[in-house]
Amino acid sequence: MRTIAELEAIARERMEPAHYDYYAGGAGEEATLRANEEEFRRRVLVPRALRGVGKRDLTVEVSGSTMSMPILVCPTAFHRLAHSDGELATAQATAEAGTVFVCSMASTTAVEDVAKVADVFWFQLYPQSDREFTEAVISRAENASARALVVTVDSAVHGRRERDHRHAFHDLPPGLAAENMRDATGRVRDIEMPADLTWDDLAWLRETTKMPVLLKGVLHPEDARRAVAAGIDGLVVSNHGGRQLDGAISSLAALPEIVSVVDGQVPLILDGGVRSGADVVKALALGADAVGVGRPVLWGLAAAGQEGVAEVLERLREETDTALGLCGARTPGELTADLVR
Ligand SMILES: Cc1cc2nc3c(=O)[nH]c(=O)nc-3n(C[C@H](O)[C@H](O)[C@H](O)COP(=O)(O)O)c2cc1C
Ligand SMILES: CCCCC(=O)C(=O)O
Repeated sequence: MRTIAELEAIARERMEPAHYDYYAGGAGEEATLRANEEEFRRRVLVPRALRGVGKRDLTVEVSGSTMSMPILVCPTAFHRLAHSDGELATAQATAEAGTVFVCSMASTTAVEDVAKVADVFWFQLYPQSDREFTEAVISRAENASARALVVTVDSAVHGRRERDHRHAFHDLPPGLAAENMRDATGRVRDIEMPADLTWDDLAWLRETTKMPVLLKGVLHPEDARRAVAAGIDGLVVSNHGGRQLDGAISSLAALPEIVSVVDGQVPLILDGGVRSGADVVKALALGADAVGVGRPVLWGLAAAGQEGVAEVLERLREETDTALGLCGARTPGELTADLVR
């Protein structure tokens, strides 16, 4: 089984440089991109011994979806830039791993097609200024049996990504499109970054769907408090993989304060910089219910299609199982904050 770093090296060889850089890169000087991984290195585990960990059970349930391990696949755009099988390969490998695939609004495969191969999947939304269109997209996801709606709130404007400017990467190659952005006439709309969105719009969003609604991209504890008060069903503590506000706090550093204000009222997912089972265990010990992985899955996809995604997810599962056992825990729920310094 190859390491994530090995798969990334293969992906880099195989991909167009502009596409590799779109995946790998972040905003500005990429300080936040680096900080996400660095914060995991800065924190260390202080394991417990003699706990009789037996056979571990990694299963968790988050927002009504059962996952065979506390790791889900983050929404990431344009999988057909990585591999011709695109989101179908990612969704199928994720379903076979028994966990949740979050389908991006900017997916190059229609949500209805993802639904054919994904058992349990969620849908990520950038609310558009045209409410009717936004409602139509939500209905498509709901009718395709998405189990939750993940509303991304860290993207009022587009982060400035120097690598994309350098390559003048602004458009998908011919033949690829954001398939969830087709309107009734079949025309593909551009995705707007929702600059005018406010808390008032959330009440409306909440009413447009029966799916649980999670907010993705929350970093400030006051926003977490407000989201819970607004009846939001879950939060993703995330800085969008360092692609939006460069200089933002790393997601792991942001987690403890959010855990403290949320106080178990809604589930918390953390994404950004998770690259190993020890990272998963650190995030869970500090209070996340599950983590999301973005780029590692894209490297697996680009390197080896569905098989590559499966390899990444199985490696993370094995490593998480090992780290959990070595910390003296049998289940994710047994991990506590005192294990991390
Ligand atoms: C290439 C790429 C595309 C992304 N596209 C989306 C997207 O369409 N919607 C979204 O909410 N987040 C998007 N993200 C952010 C991820 O959901 C996630 O927050 C981030 O990748 C986690 O960090 P990691 O890559 O270090 O695991 C994207 C990230 C990458 C790397
Ligand atoms: C317009 C698609 C946005 C995809 C995205 O969120 C990202 O590249 O980080």
